Amino acid sequence: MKRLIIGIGGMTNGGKSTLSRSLQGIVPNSCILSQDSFFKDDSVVPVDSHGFKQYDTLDALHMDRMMSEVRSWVQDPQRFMLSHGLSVQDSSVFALIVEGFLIFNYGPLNELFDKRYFLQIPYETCKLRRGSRVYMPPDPMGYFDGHVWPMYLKNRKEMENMVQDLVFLDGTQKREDLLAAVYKDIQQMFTAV
Ligand SMILES: Nc1ncnc2c1ncn2[C@@H]1O[C@H](COP(=O)(O)OP(=O)(O)OP(=O)(O)O)[C@@H](O)[C@H]1O
Ligand SMILES: NC(=O)c1ccc[n+]([C@@H]2O[C@H](CO)[C@@H](O)[C@H]2O)c1
Repeated sequence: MKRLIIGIGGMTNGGKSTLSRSLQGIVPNSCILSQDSFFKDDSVVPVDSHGFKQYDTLDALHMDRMMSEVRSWVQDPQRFMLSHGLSVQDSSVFALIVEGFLIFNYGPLNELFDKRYFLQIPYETCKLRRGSRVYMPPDPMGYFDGHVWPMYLKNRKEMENMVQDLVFLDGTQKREDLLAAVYKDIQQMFTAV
């Protein structure tokens, strides 16, 4: 049995969840693991000198728990899918789509990817899209420029020092064009097995 682990990383609001969900819809025996499901409880996330909660860092995430889930999939993809309520088709290839804003910054996870995509969008687009979303807890006033964007720049620099083979995607492209490009790429990996 062949197992493929696809990383859909990228900036906040780059379109990771959207692309991952579309991919899962057309890639047989695939399932999604979202880094956002592993945020620590608000009560343990520290605050900086401006009063901003430090969410945009690996320290705010239960990466140990996320790794356990990945390992559980690697051990038995079929059992993993069935236990998550997903149906399994007759195929020798299984795919895990891991999506999140800091998936390539965490070494033990980064080393497991067969393919790494990074969705990027300009500052203005990012700020606009983020402003139309409601997080839990909601972003306080000034959070984007005071925490989210500076942390993105820091995390990105760190990622680029660690990871070489990223495929950058323009997150302002049409959803269907992004899906088609990634699907084509992935299909080649499936047929190469
Ligand atoms: N290709 C696209 N073109 C225009 N808008 C898009 C595109 N993809 C996603 N969006 C929109 O951008 C917003 C963010 O998308 P999505 O939730 O997929 O991003 P994300 O990277 O998972 O965000 P985050 O992880 O920060 O929550 C949503 O409102 C979504 O509808
Ligand atoms: N999901 C959460 O618990 C949560 C809480 C507060 C902020 N966020 C934001 O999610 C983004 C990553 O998708 C980061 O930019 C966080 O600020 C998430």
